[in-house]
Amino acid sequence: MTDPQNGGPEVTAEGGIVAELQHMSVEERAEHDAEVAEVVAPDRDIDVEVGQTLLEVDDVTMRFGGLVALDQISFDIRRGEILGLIGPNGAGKTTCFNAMTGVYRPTSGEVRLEGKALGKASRHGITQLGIARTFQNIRLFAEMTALENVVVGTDARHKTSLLGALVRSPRHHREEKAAVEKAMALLEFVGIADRAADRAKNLPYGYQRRLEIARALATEPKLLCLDEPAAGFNPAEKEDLMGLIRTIRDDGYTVLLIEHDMKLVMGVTDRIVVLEFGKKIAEGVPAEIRENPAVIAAYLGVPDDDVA
Ligand SMILES: Nc1ncnc2c1ncn2[C@@H]1O[C@H](COP(=O)(O)OP(=O)(O)OP(=O)(O)O)[C@@H](O)[C@H]1O
Repeated sequence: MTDPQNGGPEVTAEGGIVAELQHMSVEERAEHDAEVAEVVAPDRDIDVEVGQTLLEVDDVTMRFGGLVALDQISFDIRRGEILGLIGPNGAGKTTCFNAMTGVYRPTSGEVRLEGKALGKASRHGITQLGIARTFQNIRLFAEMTALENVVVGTDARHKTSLLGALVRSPRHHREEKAAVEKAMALLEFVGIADRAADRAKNLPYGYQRRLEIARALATEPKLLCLDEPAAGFNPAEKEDLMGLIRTIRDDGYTVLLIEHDMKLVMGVTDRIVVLEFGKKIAEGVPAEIRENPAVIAAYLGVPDDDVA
C-alpha cells in the first residue's frame, strides 16, 4: 500500500498503515522504523556522545513565600539516558520540572542546557532551545484532531516568517506538507496512527497521553520531560508505556521522567534522583536507590500501589 504522492506508506485514519505494518517481516519493519525516525527528526544529531552532560540543575532553590519547595538542588542529566525524578507527594518534583521548563524562575541557582544558562528564557524560548514537556494533567487542544495537535508541535521548528505564512509562500507550503508527514509518522511512532483523524477529546485516555508525547517529540527536543505519563493507567498500560519510553530513549532522545510509582521507575530508568521535602536525598542507579535507607524511609507509609 503506497501513497503515490510521496512514495511512502499510505497514511489513513482507517488504520491502513497499521494493517501494512502487521504484514511486514522483521527486516522490513526495521527499515521502515529507520525511515520513520528520519521523517520524525531529520535534523536531529544522533551522533551525540552518550553520557555527556546535557542539562545541569545547579544549586537551585525555589521559594513560594515562606515555603522552600526546592532547597539547593543539584543534579545532571546525561545525553541518551532516562533519568527518573522521584519522591513522595509534595517532594518538589513538579516544581523542579517547572524550574527547568521556564514555568518558574528559580529564586536562586541556575539551570543550564549544554552549558548555557536558561536564565530568563520564556517557555517558548526553552522549547526552541530543545526542552519539551508533557503535563501531569493532560493539556491537548480538545477540538483539534490528533494529527493537528502534533502539527502544532512542529511549529517550534518552522522557519517561515509570519508574512510568509500569511501570503502562503512556497516555503510555507513545503513546511506545512512536511509537518503533516512528520506528525503522522510521530503518531505512528507512539502507536496511535489509527486515530489520527479523531478529535483529541474523543480519544481514549491512554491515547491522549501518547498524543501528548507525540506533540512534545514534534518539537525535536534534546530533552523530553514527562510528568507522570502513566498516571491513571492500569498495570498493563503502564508496562506498554514504559516500552514506548525505552523506544524513545533507544532512538537517541534523552528523557526525564517524573513518576511516583517506584516499580515503574525502577524498571525503566538508567539513573534516579530522589527528592523529599524539597531536598535531594539520594542519587544513583536503580539498584542503589532500592537499597538506600533514606529512600526506604521516605517512602514508608506510601500506599503499596506506589511502592510495590
Ligand atoms: N505555585 C505554588 N505556590 C505555592 N506553593 C507551591 C506552588 N507549587 C508548588 N508548591 C508547593 O511546593 C511543594 C512541592 O510541590 P510539588 O508539586 O513540586 O511536589 P511534587 O513532588 O510534584 O508532588 P506530587 O507528586 O503531589 O505532584 C508543595 O508543598 C506544594 O504545595
